[in-house]
Amino acid sequence: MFLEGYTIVFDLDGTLVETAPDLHRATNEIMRTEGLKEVSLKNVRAFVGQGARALIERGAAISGKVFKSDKLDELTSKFVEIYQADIAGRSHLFDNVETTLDALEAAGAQFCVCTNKKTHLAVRLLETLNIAHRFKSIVGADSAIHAKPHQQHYLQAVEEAGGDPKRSIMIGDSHSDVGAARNAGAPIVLVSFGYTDIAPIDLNPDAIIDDFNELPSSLLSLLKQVN
Ligand SMILES: O=C(O)COP(=O)(O)O
Ligand SMILES: [Mg+2]
Repeated sequence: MFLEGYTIVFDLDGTLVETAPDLHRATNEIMRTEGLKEVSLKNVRAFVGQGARALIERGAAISGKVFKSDKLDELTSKFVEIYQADIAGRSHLFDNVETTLDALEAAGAQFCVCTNKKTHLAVRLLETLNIAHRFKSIVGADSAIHAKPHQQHYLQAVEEAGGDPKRSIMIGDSHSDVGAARNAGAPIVLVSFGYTDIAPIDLNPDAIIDDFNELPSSLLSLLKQVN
């Protein structure tokens, strides 16, 4: 039971769930209605991680377009409507997520989600994928006072799960996740298959995994180093 009393904090997009195809579809519906260039899937994968507003802003920047704040608010609401209408159309859990949660739970861990998605979208996505019940808390950016990379978002997710921040570990894919964990004084493991415009190795995480089935042994060696 090497994870007894530990809370594992998961990022959502690009870490637990491959959401890029559905985010790509919604992004390009917005780009088309605004007469802007379509954004490639590769770019969407690089732009996810700081919420829908940032995704639209970065997508529009490819066409040299800068929206005013009010317009960005309006487009973000439209994006959310389009996205949530078919939230898991093409999205799916990454390989071995469920069996890994089983293994970590058997080792004593509990789980929560800390995402820069809006909370209601995160809950809806995880419910649609029949996995929401495995997380003690699901905290989106709009439920936090300060979103990732601020530690407040991370600490809120741990607290709402009834966990102890000193016995918590973040699993993520981007600089927001590394920032939130580091600011909270928690270890951070990055997945190599997620959404980031900076290579995982350059984000200096404590460990990198290429597949979820590597996570239990990665956490075991990480905790040996820390303790
Ligand atoms: O950018 C988003 O919408 C959310 O991204 P995250 O789940 O990786 O925090
Ligand atoms: Mg992510």
